Amino acid sequence: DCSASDNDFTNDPAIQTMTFDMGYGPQEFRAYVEPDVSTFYNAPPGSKTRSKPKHPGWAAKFINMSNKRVRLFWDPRNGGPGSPITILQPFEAGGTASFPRHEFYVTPYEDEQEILHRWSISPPQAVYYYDPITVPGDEEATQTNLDNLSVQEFESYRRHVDNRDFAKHYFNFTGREYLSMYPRNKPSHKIWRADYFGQEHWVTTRETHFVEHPQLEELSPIKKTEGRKRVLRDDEPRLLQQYRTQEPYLNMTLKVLSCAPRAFEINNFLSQTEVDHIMYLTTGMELHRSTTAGEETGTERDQTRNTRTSLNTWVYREKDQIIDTIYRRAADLLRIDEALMRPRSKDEYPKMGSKGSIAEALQLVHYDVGQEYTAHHDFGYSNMFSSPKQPQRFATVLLYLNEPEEGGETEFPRWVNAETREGLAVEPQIGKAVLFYSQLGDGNMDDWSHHAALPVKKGEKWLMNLWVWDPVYQ
Ligand SMILES: O=C(O)CCC(=O)C(=O)O
Ligand SMILES: [Fe+2]
Repeated sequence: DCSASDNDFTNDPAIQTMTFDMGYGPQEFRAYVEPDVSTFYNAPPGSKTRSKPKHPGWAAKFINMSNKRVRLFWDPRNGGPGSPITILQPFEAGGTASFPRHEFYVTPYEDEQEILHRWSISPPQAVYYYDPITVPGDEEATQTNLDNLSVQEFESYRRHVDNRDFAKHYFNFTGREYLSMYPRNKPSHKIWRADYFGQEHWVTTRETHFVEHPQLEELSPIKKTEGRKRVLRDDEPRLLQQYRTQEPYLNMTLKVLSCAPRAFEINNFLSQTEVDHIMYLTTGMELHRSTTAGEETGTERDQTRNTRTSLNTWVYREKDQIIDTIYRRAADLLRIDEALMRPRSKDEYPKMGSKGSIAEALQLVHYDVGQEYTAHHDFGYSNMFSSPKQPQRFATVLLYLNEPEEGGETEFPRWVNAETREGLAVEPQIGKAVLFYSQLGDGNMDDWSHHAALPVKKGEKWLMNLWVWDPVYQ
């Protein structure tokens, strides 16, 4: 069980003990505190200054502390109508990535014209509360509101008051807003350390790294019901291992690109054969294209491709042995048991409360010239009461399938550094993977994991997302 026990949480210098009191006596919380930026350069403490990112974006989370459903709108402030963001259920939350001075408001579910509350986004605040129960300075009115709640509603409200209280302590201690709902467990899956730029973690994987394409007859879909039968013991051959390199292992190097957010690059994670296979599966493209980056702008290629492409196509792990192998390799990379990334038998991880994979299917994304994906978070905001474990996206593995001629970088506009106000732009390289975490080691969501796909300026871009959830996928 590597994923539950392999978190070197206790030695992580970014994790510190916060003591606080919410009226129940002193309590401890192991909080993520962003280290001094100097340490990201292995430089003496205090010798470097953190640059203020040029990108002004910020998370915006809205918590409905009422027993009524409300509608959340963004106000474009151009005289036009508000644009609906989401519906906030009683005592639940939602949000989006936003910018300073942007305005949001909530209305009753039944009446979109009546504005109940309005906010202007003002970083570093990221969490905004709609609380019609507590009337500041009026205990009597507050008491009347509380009296009108059912026992269950009162309990939900009380938990939100605690959450808001905790968030204050957390902000004072860490300088960050708490974007989960207190209490939330810390991630149960491993987070690689990212102590300084260029730090490397070396991981070997025994899973096949395909350098030659199997015959199509050798590939077949895998049954989702096989569960434990899919375990490959150490003394068993890997899948279709006759198509691997001479080497019995593949060495994968995770290199730290960014310490906050934690982002890593892994060159040659996918082989050219595997990239070709994915393109064949998802776009109907010919196998064994003899193309390299740069010489592939001919019309022939355009014909072989476009027919079956769409903006996003999902490829399941069970599609065939090559895709299954890519998941097994990704599991090794993340130091998460591959069993967690597929449907499990009853006796595998019985305590997890879920038999489902924590990984999503691979999502293929295609960008044409001018297309982009503006800065966003991969995590969302969990419902506190309908899903108490607060499952959320945890790690993203980006797999680059080609190289646009110009543009198309993945950008982390808010990475912490001491050199530039510009974002960190990662260039797509065929077969390269980028891993980053949307969660911090203390169970908070990482606002700094904000990222964008910059516009493709010339050529096109093909990429796959592999999303892994914590603690379960919901
Ligand atoms: O295309 C990229 O580089 C990033 C894609 C992304 O962030 C997403 O699809 O969520
Ligand atoms: Fe994303």
